[in-house]
Amino acid sequence: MSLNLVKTFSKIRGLSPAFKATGLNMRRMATGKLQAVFPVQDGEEKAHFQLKTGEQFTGVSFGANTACIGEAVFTTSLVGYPESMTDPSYKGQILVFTQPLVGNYGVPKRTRDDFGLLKHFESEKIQCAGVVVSDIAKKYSHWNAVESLSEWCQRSGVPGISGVDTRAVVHLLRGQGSTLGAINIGQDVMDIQAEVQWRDPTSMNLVEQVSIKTPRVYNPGGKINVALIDCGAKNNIVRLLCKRGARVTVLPWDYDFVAHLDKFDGLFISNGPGSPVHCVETVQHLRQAIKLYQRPIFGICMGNQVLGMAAGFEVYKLPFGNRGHNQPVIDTETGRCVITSQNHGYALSDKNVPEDWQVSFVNANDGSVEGIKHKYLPYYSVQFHPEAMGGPLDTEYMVRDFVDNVVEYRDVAWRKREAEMFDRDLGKEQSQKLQMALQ
Ligand SMILES: NC(=O)CC[C@H](N)C(=O)O
Repeated sequence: MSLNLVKTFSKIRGLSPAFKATGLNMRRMATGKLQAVFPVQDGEEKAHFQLKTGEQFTGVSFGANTACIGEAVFTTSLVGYPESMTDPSYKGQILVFTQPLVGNYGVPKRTRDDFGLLKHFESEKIQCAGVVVSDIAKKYSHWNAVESLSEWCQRSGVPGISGVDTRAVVHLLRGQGSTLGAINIGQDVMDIQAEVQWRDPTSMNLVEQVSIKTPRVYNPGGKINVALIDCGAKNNIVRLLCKRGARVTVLPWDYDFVAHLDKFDGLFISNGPGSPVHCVETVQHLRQAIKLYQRPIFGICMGNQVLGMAAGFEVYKLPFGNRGHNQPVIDTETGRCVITSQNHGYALSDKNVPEDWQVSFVNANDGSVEGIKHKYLPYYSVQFHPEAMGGPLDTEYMVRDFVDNVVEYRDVAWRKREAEMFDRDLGKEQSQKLQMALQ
């Protein structure tokens, strides 16, 4: 732990001025750990947010009357709670919003686009285990809103707590690293070590839980065939590929696409929840595809991690991850900085970069690897989200470039296949003469 982090952490333990300034009622528990209590009004239900490391925040319940356990993570994004909460990458996590007021534009209608995808949500339902905010908007205002954040959480069976000093939570998570958290409703102060049955969701294969069960085709009339390996794909990935003219076949995370590589002009590997080490089958299939395919492969976030592992990169867990809409990333070739949307807790290591591969993007804040690419073949991936909804559009060009790349390689592959057919039917010499004449 750096000296600064140690200092920050000890300030928290001693009730930092920032913490005191919140006006929250502070209590030190028998364990010596901090407890922050938000005054609960008549008609409101008390809720507790606890970290496995012992800190406890008491606030007001605004979601479902149910408990949850998950990895406590924070996002610094200012907008986009409907998109973030339905992003399958948040499965098994308790999402702490650092934006102080959340819910003020309500929750949108479940309208679908021309491809049958929900327009304003990244999947069919709320994926995060629970939500922690400082202040929940009691009233909302937006032309397209149909319910409040609170109603949405209640209806979806997802607990939420407001009145938490999220600045203090961030200090704790940054200081001591990511940790498990729990939300409990109604009960009085608990001895969490004794009462909460800590179960770490990252020890499970969460990708398996969110991935599609059988293949599904979007935009069947599309001009190129793209296979999307679904580790927990966000709707906007499918949408952007379809909009660019691709016929998208969404495949389960463990689908043996190697046996069907010829059917697809390009492969896309999606984002997804939890640790990439559980995606053994995806990595195995990609390892074979890298050897055989020679057509474009593009991965995003979890897709970057599994493609990297297949190529031989090492993967590790970041101290507290990068989640937000303003992460600066440097393109190592051009030196250009782009602002990106991110949501990840793991990263590829820049130690032992495999031969034939290079690091293509680096995070300007923490120096972590943000992208890799093959030196000669059209295989590449990024740790951030070029398809971000509710985030910056700086890197959306990458989806367009991927589709252009797929078209280019498909045409080359066709020419090669035609030449092979000529060779077979006419004999090599005749075929060469004919091809010269055709040029
Ligand atoms: N958004 C993602 O795909 C996240 C990937 C992985 N679950 C991580 O946290 O690093």
